[in-house]
Amino acid sequence: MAPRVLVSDKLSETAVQIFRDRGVDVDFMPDLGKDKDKLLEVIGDYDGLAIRSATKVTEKLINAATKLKVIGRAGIGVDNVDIPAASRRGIIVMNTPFGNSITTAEHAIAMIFAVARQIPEADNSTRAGKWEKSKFMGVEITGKTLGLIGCGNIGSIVAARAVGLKMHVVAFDPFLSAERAVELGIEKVELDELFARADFITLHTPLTDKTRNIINAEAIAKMKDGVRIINCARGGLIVEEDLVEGLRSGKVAGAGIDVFEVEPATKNELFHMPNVVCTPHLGASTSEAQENVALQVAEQMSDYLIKGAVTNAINMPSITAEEAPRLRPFVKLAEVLGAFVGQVTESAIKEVEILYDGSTAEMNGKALTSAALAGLIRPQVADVNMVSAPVMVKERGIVVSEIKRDKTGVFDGYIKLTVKTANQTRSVAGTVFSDGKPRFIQIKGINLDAEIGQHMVYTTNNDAPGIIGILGTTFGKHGVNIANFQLGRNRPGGDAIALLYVDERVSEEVLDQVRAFPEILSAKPLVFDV
Ligand SMILES: NC(=O)c1ccc[n+]([C@@H]2O[C@H](COP(=O)([O-])OP(=O)(O)OC[C@H]3O[C@@H](n4cnc5c(N)ncnc54)[C@H](O)[C@@H]3O)[C@@H](O)[C@H]2O)c1
Ligand SMILES: O=C(O)[C@H](O)COP(=O)(O)O
Repeated sequence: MAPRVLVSDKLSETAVQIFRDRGVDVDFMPDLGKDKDKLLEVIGDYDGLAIRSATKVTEKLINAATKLKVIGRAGIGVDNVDIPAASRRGIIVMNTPFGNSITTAEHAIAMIFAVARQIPEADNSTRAGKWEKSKFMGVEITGKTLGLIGCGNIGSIVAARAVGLKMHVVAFDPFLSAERAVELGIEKVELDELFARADFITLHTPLTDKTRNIINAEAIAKMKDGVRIINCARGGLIVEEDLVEGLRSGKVAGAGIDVFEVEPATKNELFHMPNVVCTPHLGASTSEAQENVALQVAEQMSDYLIKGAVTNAINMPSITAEEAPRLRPFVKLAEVLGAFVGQVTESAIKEVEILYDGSTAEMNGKALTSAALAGLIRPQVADVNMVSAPVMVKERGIVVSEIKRDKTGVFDGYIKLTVKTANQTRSVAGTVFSDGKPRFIQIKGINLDAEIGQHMVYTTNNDAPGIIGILGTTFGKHGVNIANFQLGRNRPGGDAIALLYVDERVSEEVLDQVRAFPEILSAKPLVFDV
């Protein structure tokens, strides 16, 4: 059956056509996002949800979305999505990080001009027949210093445009490298220096615990008299009442505000201040940007729902459409290795180490690790997947490490999973043969070559004669058909293991009969999703 996607915000209808062309059923209800109750009623029917900023994807909505696999944000900010809740439920959240960057940067530049020349107020006054030529004395921006707070995708486009307008640009961004600053022709500075030097300040950071209220009374006090402040990033970066106070005192000469603490902003003190230009979160609102983000989000969501490719996910490593088919058998292998250890381990896991040898070291390690972790904790948390597994493992305080190395053995590449609990260390290794099927190649350091089936039985035993007989006769007596039987030992007379691929799950009664033999140390039924 074709996957079903709901579009609950005002996306360009380009998205609808793309979903249909890709074989995805789509319901286009651009106003549904604002009707929380109705959305809650229908969300359970959908595999995908495509949104902008109006739909609030709360934990309650996510809990009702029993089939949901992907949330696609046609735009950048995902602060309207409860990402931890989505991750816990294994739902991928993806955005379109570049589709509206130019448009938003242009809005910030437009705001700089509008504030520098008081264009909206002058427009109003002229239309009112006042001809107040002397009232609207502006400032040039040429030669002025622009302070950028946040110099990522949008900030750097603003920087390039501002340099072209002959402004001097200084930027505060802890993640901006010195080389990138040189490349952009701007100066990297600390925040206080930016406050002290900038004639115009423009914000381009996400809203985080560190950036919330970054422009408050204390920050404004450090700024130049007559500073002009632009915010086309997120409401909450500026303490609005402190800005109002700064404007009232004349410390701040003007502001251009596209985003507000409370949106939709229908009442706000800033609306009553002179030389404040306000727009209703229009940063991304151009036909070009909306076409870009709609097209991109529909392609990304369809690629995921149809082919398993992951692009621009916030909570999952990317997997390109090209690598998805090659990676798939190794994802399965990683999951099966995790599932083996998860099923035989009974005490709390403390550490997980994943070794990627040879060709597997060149693959998408993040995706493989997520798959191994999903397999590992599935025996405890049934509906975990590659999205939720890393979150759950972290929540449980399990330390995960990855090692990558060149080919060392006879296999082109293999994956080895080692898990430590308080009492013991367990390891299992596997590879994928040219038939695309995963194989166990080592368990507890004992080499073997075992095909993996849905139902298996794993025994540990003393290396003694008669084990094949014990298992074969007991299972035969109860009509359990053995498809494949693998034995291994560390040395003659030492530790030995047996791995049997059987046609159906072996009951505990039958396994108890096996366990009753003194040579058998343990016998476990295993289930694999292969
Ligand atoms: N008004 C709109 O309609 C509109 C449109 C698009 C994007 N946005 C918003 O614009 C903002 C920037 O988007 P982007 O695409 O450039 O994001 P980005 O992730 O490319 O860049 C953000 C930059 O902020 C920096 N940063 C993070 N914490 C910081 C801190 N404490 N101090 C200084 N810098 C910090 C990061 O290092 C990064 O370089 C986001 O909040 C986004 O939601 C708004
Ligand atoms: O983060 C974004 O992409 C912008 O804030 C745009 O939001 P919108 O899609 O609701 O206009």
